[in-house]
Amino acid sequence: MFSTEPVLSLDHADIYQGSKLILGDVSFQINKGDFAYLIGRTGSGKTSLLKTLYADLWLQSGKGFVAGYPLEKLKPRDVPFLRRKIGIVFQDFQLFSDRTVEENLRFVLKATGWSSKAEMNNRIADVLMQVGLGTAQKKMPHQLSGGEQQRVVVARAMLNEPQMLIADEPTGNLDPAVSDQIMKVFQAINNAGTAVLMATHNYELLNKYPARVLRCQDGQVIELGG
Ligand SMILES: Nc1ncnc2c1ncn2[C@@H]1O[C@H](COP(=O)(O)OP(=O)(O)OP(=O)(O)O)[C@@H](O)[C@H]1O
Repeated sequence: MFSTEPVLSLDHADIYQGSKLILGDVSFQINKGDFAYLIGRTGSGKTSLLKTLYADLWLQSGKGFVAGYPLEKLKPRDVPFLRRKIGIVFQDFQLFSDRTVEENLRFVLKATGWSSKAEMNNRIADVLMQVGLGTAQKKMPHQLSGGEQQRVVVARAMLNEPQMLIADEPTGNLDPAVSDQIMKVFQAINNAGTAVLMATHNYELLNKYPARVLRCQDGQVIELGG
């Protein structure tokens, strides 16, 4: 159904925190439409790997390619453009607590170059609909549950129609029923063609929503069953 165009590829990449090698010789590819989990013990390097993909850590050796950008040749001025092509979701909901849902989303659109009020309103309505929160526009974050806030964060990550969603423990603070809702949102996003790479400790989700599994272990990334 989807082409096998890679949205992410790492080729003999070394992932460092400062001068400390965290993961060595990492090679894998994620194609448009793929869903992959990233698992591994605490401290095994999941977050460091994800940070390298959105250029919070620089790729110092090996090659990397994310949404059309070569990581090893990336210039600081490219970083905001790279990040527009990927949506990023963390465990802690980082919404502005003093702004409505709509204002939170509009802030990101303006910061990423949108100017037409009508187009911004349409896009905000679309992404909120996509995460099942079509009526939450005027609400303040504190009026929403944790799961709803996380869905707003996912909606925010989808504003610029990213090629890939990168999520670091997106269900970490949520109870199982609410984690299920987030997973269903991710699946719908994935079915619509956006690749998803999700770091998680939640093995129940892996069983319930099977997909590719990459594991960080002993300084390496291995594909399970691959
Ligand atoms: N800012 C930093 N400076 C130096 N070392 C760091 C930094 N952040 C993380 N590390 C180290 O990098 C290693 C990998 O950490 P990382 O956060 O990537 O693991 P993780 O698999 O995401 O863990 P968790 O599941 O607990 O989030 C650890 O040894 C950690 O101590």
